[in-house]
Amino acid sequence: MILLHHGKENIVLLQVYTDTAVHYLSYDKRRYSVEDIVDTGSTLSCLIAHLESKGASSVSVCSFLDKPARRKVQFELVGKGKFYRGFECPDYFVVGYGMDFAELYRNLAYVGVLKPELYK
Ligand SMILES: O=P(O)(O)OC[C@H]1O[C@H](OP(=O)(O)OP(=O)(O)O)[C@H](O)[C@@H]1O
Repeated sequence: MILLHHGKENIVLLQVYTDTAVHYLSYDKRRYSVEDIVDTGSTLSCLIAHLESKGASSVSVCSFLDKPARRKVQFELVGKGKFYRGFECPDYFVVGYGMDFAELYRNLAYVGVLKPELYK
């Protein structure tokens, strides 16, 4: 669970759920998905459908990176949900900051670009 300060004095309690290895925050019936990267969009599309089926009145997404060049599935947010993205990522294989290649490089404290010869 995390505490989020809201306004000057009010504190809103948000619960952190882990559901099929995807993390999201919940407040009332609003859901906030927290992602490291949106790539093809299929993970997010499934998660949004799942949260909507569970009765979410809105689903917002916060992603550190967004790689629109690789999008295959166009996802639709629920209700008044919003899409917050940190940075648009070019079509490179990026690692670090929690993002991995075969479970490697996840712990890098920076975002690195993998040499194509490592995965091609
Ligand atoms: O838009 P998509 O093409 O669905 O890709 C995005 C997903 O891929 C990554 O997870 P991954 O499946 O690599 O697992 P991980 O969280 O264990 O790294 C990332 O964390 C997103 O959840």
